[in-house]
Amino acid sequence: MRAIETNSLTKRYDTTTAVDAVDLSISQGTVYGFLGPNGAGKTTTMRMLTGLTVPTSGSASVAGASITDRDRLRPHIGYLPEEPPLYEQVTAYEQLEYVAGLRDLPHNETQSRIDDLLTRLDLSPSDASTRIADYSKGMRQKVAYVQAILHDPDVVFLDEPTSGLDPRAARTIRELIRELTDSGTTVFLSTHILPVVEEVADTIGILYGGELVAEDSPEQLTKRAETGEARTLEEVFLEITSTDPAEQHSPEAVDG
Ligand SMILES: Nc1ncnc2c1ncn2[C@@H]1O[C@H](COP(=O)(O)OP(=O)(O)OP(=O)(O)O)[C@@H](O)[C@H]1O
Repeated sequence: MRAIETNSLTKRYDTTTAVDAVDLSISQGTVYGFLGPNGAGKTTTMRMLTGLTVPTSGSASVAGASITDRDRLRPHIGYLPEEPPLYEQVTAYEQLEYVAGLRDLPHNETQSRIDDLLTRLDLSPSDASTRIADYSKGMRQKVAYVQAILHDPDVVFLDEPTSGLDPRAARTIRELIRELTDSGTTVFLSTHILPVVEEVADTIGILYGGELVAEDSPEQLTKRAETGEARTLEEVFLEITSTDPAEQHSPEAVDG
């Protein structure tokens, strides 16, 4: 079974085709780095794969569950959206305990998992007992990250997970991503921070105008086809997503 499989996944809004016939086949226990310029369709893809938006056409399964079967899908997935939904009037502990309760997680185990994750992310017990309304952006991001992985999902979708984090916390997130895949979890990671993708991704997919225009390992993607010489991921990204036809790279890496 593939962790994520999509067949011609498409989403249209009136005249905009946000996601255009995307085919993905992602192995379990790997990190898939999902790149693309603003408006490329990354969030729309993630919203479809997490059951939050219904595709216009095409199909997809995540951890063996069809994305249209939300009840089956939900226990298998975690999602850290770009703007995470948190209750302002509760503390981090209360927020996370509430989410654990919704997911029927065993109390004692969950408590120690919450403590462990918050400690690793440098969120002190005193911070975790403070109302989320008084948190900085980075503190919110830490709570939202813990919320996304608390139930040990099979597939985690992370949209800009290091956004607003200080360097130490950002490094911890990268370590946690590796630990997730070591335990068999699949991570679908969307970010504009290319060094993060380059460091953690097993495969990189580049979306442009709703289409998957390149897909390969970081090593292959950055290797110049003709000479084997290495380029930076940034150079490859800019070339593939250039609006100037003279600069544009042909999308030969897809299904290649
Ligand atoms: N609810 C909506 N109604 C109409 N158009 C939408 C809607 N959601 C997204 N779009 C359009 O779909 C396209 C893809 O948007 P999406 O948010 O998926 O891009 P993105 O790759 O996540 O961008 P960013 O990197 O800026 O977050 C854009 O043209 C956007 O305007």
